[in-house]
Amino acid sequence: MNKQSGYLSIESKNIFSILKKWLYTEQDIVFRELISNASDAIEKLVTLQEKGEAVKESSAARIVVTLDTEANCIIISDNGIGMTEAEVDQYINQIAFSGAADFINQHSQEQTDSIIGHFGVGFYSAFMLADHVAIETKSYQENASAVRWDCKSDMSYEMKPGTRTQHGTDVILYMNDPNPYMSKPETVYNIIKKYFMFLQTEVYFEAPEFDKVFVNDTNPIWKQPDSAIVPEEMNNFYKEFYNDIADPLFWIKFESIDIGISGIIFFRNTKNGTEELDGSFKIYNRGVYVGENIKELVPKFVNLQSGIIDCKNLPLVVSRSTIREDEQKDDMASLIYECLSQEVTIALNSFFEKNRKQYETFWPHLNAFVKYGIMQDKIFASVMTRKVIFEDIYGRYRTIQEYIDDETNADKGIVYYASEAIEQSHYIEIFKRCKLNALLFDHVIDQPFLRRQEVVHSNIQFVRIDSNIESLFQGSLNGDDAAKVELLTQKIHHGLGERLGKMELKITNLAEDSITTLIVNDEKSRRMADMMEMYGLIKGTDHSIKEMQSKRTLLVNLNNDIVRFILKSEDKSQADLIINQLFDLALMSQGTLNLNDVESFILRSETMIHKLIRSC
Ligand SMILES: Nc1ncnc2c1ncn2[C@@H]1O[C@H](COP(=O)(O)OP(=O)(O)OP(=O)(O)O)[C@@H](O)[C@H]1O
Repeated sequence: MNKQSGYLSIESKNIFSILKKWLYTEQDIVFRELISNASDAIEKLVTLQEKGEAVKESSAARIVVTLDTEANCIIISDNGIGMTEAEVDQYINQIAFSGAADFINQHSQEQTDSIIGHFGVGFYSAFMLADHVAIETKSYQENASAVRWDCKSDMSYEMKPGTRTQHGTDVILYMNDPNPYMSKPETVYNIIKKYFMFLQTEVYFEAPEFDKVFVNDTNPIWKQPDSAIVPEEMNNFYKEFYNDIADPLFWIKFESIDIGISGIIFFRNTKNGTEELDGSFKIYNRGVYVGENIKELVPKFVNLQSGIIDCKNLPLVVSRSTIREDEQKDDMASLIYECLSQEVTIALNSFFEKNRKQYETFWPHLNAFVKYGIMQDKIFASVMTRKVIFEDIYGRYRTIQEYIDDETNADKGIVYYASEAIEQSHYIEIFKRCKLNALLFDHVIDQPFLRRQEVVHSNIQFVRIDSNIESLFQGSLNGDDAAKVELLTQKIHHGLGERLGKMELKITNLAEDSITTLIVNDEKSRRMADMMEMYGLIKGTDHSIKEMQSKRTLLVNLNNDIVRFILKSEDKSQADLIINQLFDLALMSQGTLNLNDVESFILRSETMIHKLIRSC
């Protein structure tokens, strides 16, 4: 070949200085672009070999990245398709250059931050690192001659016979200035590993302290058929890849040939408090890393888990500017998005249907995820809303429907729930005594979730275990109770005086005689008061304001021995003492005894103990 030289273009003389400016924002691009080109070159050769248009070889396809500190250069070498002289001229002098120039012209007005990392700048990204770039290449074609191409940052290039004896390409980046990469091989190794960990072609890294290191996993475990997977190996892969100390609960492998996507979703064990933290979804394009947690691709709720997505039809670089919300309906990103929703929906649904026991075992880890998913995602909600389970007060799991169908449930239209197992333990205890059931809605997500459930189950009322419950105990009065009620009302008003406040007094015969008194909230006004507390309008410890906001009833059981004793007692001060004590206990069991009343409660309790001692 004749030596050929020239200048690339005058119009785009800024190209190198602009590329160099980006060096400081996104250095990894060079490796991503050049190794991707090397990988493409290998794939092209394999395709030709498969078609019988190129000779098959026994030697493995490979990419080698060498850090030559002595010569102060980085070499990216492949044994792929290579280029003829004409191809170098066409693909590098014309196409690659014009691609980069177009890119610069189009985007030089934009903020560099918003564009860098969003588009591939191709071969010419090499000039982000080097002032002098060379190509040594030899085409796979029979009798092709090796070519060497050199280009300096003044845009002058030269083409002459090259030195390669085997087909393939070396791209050589000569650094002028001391480059931080040259003194830190570890950094380069980590970049290559990050971007090409799952590339199908073998990638090696060679540097002074490294020897030759095999960088990637060409047959990753998550791509293997189910029958070949050893669970322990998968667990180890997960823990290492995501830096988690716990094994995943389970995983879903998925593949859609139509979309050209495959991947895996790991359901996380949340015992380390990771429940509300996003997981990590790494996105690859044919094994080349594209990005992480890209919100246009991964539904928000799915992103609470971790996973890997490999899509062969995805642009190498995905960004907000390439995926616009309004285009989502039919673009690649929305297909991937829906595919992930569907995979998770199908997996959890069949888990519920086919392995309920295991589903229940995992539920503490899935609880927030499933509820959040239902609130976020229509596909998921349409299937999973009826598969949400709640622990009941007996420690069993129930769906809302199962709870309603339950024989022991007195009122079919009401779901009773406890929002704080400890604070409402007295009510839970009473429910148990009465052989009634309630569900535990004690997770932070349960309150917003409950509001959604009320919309879905419009025929069902959700009532907290300490609210509107008197009907559950089937309270009723007989004809001869009227006098007793009147007397007791007088005694209670006398005993409590202003303490009763706005609280309504209701005296009745409850079927369960062990109950003395109970404070029952009005569900609606209680919710309002809770909401005010949530928005900081009421302080959590200030019960008096909360009491004023919520309508409450003091329920007194005429059927109870202590209450009957009060009724009969001639000793007014004794009756007052017992009434106040019972009232305090009722407030306490609801967690609303004011701090100012604690002292009198203690004194009263001590007086009662003294009386007891004296009577012994
Ligand atoms: N290692 C290589 N082996 C063979 N051909 C190569 C190699 N590197 C680049 N080329 C050729 O040069 C062309 C231009 O490369 P460049 O990286 O600029 O763009 P691209 O790879 O086509 O697109 P993009 O980088 O935007 O994905 C390639 O299409 C390819 O034909």
